[in-house]
Amino acid sequence: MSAGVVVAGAGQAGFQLAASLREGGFRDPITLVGDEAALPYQRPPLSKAYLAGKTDQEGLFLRPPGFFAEHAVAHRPGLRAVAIDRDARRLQLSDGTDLPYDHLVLATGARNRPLPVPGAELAGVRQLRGLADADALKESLATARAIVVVGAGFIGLEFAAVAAARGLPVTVIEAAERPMARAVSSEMGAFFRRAHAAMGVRFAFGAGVTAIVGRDGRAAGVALADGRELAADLILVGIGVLPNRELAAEAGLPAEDGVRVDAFLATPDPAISAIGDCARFPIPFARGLTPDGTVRIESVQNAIDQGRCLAARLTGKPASYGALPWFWSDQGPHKLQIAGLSGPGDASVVRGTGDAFSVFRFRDGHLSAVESVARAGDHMIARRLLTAGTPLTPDQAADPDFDLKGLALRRP
Ligand SMILES: Cc1cc2nc3c(=O)[nH]c(=O)nc-3n(C[C@H](O)[C@H](O)[C@H](O)COP(=O)(O)OP(=O)(O)OC[C@H]3O[C@@H](n4cnc5c(N)ncnc54)[C@H](O)[C@@H]3O)c2cc1C
Repeated sequence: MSAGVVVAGAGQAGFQLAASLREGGFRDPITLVGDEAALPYQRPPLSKAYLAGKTDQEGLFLRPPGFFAEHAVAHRPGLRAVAIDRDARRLQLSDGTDLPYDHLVLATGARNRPLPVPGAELAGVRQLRGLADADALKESLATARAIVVVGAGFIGLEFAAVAAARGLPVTVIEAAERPMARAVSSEMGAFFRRAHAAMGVRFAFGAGVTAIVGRDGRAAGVALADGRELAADLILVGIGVLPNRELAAEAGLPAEDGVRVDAFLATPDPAISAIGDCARFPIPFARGLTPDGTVRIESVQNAIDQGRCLAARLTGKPASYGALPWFWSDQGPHKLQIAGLSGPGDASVVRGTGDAFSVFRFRDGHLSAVESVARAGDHMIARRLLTAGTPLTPDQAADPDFDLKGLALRRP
């Protein structure tokens, strides 16, 4: 009997691959090995509706429990893949057993970057990646009196909005001079800075954390490089993630800052592929953004589209991966939507005003990305324009009378 497909990591990407394989008529065994206890679930609500108590655990699951037996997908929760024997095509597991595979998919995601300062291990210091983290954070929120968030990225800001909505004092500390500095334009960063201030969130920009101050074995505050000390009994650290690349690296596969795959999501070993947050891959939208045109993308869209793309290859319909990256973040009453991939050097053109506007980003004169708040129409138009590669000039984007929708709907 065929050993089928074994997937290390039962998250968004691994699950999507399994579901799409069955949809595509794949008949061999599929085994999803995941080191978490729960059924495969979606992470975005962990820093939004789930944290705010607006949805329960069941609302997070990607499919109900019956799905797995019905579709002959063997989900093995609570098990870690620990090593790959590439010659024997076997995946070694944390319970001492191993699984044979015809094709192995690495979908191991990413983990939080630790805060490298004294006191980071104290009770009251938390991070957010999985369901267990979210449950612990919820519990801490219930009794917290003063909160410090380290890092003004998406997760830190989403959490800050939820905490501020409960009337808790929240200060966000950020090493850069503005929020989401790596991900969005200075115009969009400025809007969210004002929006959070209106929610009651305070900021310390250009600030470095030197230690978590403890009292009676618990976090009591945060010491900053400029000598200030901020009192806090709950500290959320959100300073980015590291790809879970060790399985691949230890098996001799290239995996510096992500498991290296080609345009078909294949590693140099034809029996091993990688998808989702853990994978570093080439994509046309990254041209001019990184020296070698490869990126690692942490988003639901990327995890789903890569799962689908790989499933198509494994069912005999190979195609290179080229889906347009898009993303969203909910911060208090504001939804940020991003289509495309921008870099810090990209030029900005603003369309719209006040609380409803889009920032069109241009790299080397070409549209690279569009960031929108309360302009869902712009976001959908941007997806069409970027996917089709339709030329748009900065002057056209800046002209409020220019018919963007007409341009997006025009046939090539
Ligand atoms: C709090 C939060 C909010 C987010 N909000 C948004 C959002 O608003 N919009 C958006 O687009 N994206 C958002 N994301 C990002 C999105 O959830 C991820 O990009 C997506 O989950 C990536 O899917 P993945 O399958 O690659 O990784 P994951 O979903 O992380 O799954 C990987 C799984 O593999 C497991 N694993 C790791 N190593 C092993 C091993 N050796 N053996 C077995 N199992 C292993 C991990 O524990 C995990 O369960 C958010 C993420 C978080 C954490």
